[in-house]
Amino acid sequence: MLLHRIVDTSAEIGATRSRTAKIAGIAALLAELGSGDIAPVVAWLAGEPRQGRTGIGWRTVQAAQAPPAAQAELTVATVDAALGEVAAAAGPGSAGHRRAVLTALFAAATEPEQRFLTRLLTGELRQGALEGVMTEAIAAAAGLPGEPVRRALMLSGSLPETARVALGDGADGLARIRLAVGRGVRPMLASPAETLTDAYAELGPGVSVEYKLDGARIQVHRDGAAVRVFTRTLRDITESVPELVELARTLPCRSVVLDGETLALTDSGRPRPFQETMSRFGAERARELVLHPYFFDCLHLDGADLLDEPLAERLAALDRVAAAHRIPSVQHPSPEVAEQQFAAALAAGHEGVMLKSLDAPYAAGRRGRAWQKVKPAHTLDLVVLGAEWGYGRRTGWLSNLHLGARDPDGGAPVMVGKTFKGLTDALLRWQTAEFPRYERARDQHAVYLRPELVVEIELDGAQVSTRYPGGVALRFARVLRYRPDKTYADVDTIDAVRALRPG
Ligand SMILES: Nc1ncnc2c1ncn2[C@@H]1O[C@H](COP(=O)(O)OP(=O)(O)OP(=O)(O)O)[C@@H](O)[C@H]1O
Repeated sequence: MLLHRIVDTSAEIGATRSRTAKIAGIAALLAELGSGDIAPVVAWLAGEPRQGRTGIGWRTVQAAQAPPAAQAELTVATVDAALGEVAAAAGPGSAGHRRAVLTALFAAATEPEQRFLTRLLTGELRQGALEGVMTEAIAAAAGLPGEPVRRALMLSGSLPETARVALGDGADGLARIRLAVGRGVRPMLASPAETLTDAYAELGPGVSVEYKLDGARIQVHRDGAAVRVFTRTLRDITESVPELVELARTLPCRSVVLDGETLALTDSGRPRPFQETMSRFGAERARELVLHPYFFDCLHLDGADLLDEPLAERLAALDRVAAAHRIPSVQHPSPEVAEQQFAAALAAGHEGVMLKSLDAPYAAGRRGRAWQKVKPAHTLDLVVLGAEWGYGRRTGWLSNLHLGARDPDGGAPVMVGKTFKGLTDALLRWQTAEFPRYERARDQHAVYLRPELVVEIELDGAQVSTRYPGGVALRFARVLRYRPDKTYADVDTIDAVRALRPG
């Protein structure tokens, strides 16, 4: 298929706010694709080359710009091959080779195609929020219900692969995609509960009430001596966390997949700040902070997949294999015991508690009500849309943040407020140094960013607003911290912000 057909569809889905129209547009395109084109096209529409991030910066893309071609003759296969070559280039002379491949690619592209390729390569097209739409479009194009497609995506972690199998091998092919030890599974997520009483009333006494630790999510896979550790977004961090790898190797089993939280502790056993835990996930970091794992789920043990088993069974498996590393929890508590657990979690410096239905299966990638989180304050994960230059004591620093919520249907982020509260001098310095890397535009007052940086905001609630486009504004928002473990797809939706309005 010709590239221009993809460019047109991408523009169409970007221009409409209607979820149905987006799904129909993508499904029509998918149905027309030859089998070899499916994976690259699905990847591009979701905003990334099939080969993943190519490591190409804005400057390289600018340097490759060439006068546009008059005729749209580029095919999907040619573009995919060129991007593959760019991604694979390594060693001496690779920079020059990449530039040459890219320049030839741009020279063969028409102007709209050049714009599309630029946005694809610089990450500007990345629309994590499109994933739900894309899943439904794959199902529609394959003539299948949404559920098996969604499940295959959660287990494979790959939209292009899911599309290829759904369109090529149908329902049987999708059913063959199973949990694979060594390949990350999308983590199950929680819904916020207003209070402990509400969550307990909804779920009943058949729950596990667990500390909600303020660390970072980990998924540990072990098959014999081979261990892999993944983050919440399924980034492989095995190399950065040797102590977790070692610990996994000592567990009494042949193969296992564990879900949990990891955290560094102070000498007195209290949690260290989240940023310190996250810093250990970087490429090379000082190893003086030792990470401790706290497991709360077991998805596989010695050949048995447990995803569809109730939590009670999965916890029994967890106890067989890693009882010493379980997160503090109580099961079947009375309301009083649940309250005591909440108070104990806060007293120990943790964020709150999770209430989990002991009957529920592991809903990979889903934010359902079977897991509910209870924290003392409201928090939202929002995307930074820009920052204003500070004044007074903050002159010369990028300060007041513009905050956006996610459009659940893949549209542009919706601005819901601004804040500079909670920003320490260290954060101001970091923002000023870092934000230009995400710059989309700037004027006299502010630098505007691509929607990539996720920040966790504490707030008192939301109020009706005529100033902001979503009709809602944050009340007393303050910055808690940046969330480098999250992407735009994890940002709270505009509906979640609206739900915080009184009444
Ligand atoms: N006992 C626990 N069970 C499950 N998750 C836990 C637990 N303790 C801490 N966590 C962390 O809390 C998160 C659960 O909340 P949620 O599913 O809403 O994810 P989140 O969007 O990352 O939330 P948050 O911003 O509150 O960490 C998990 O991703 C995990 O990192």
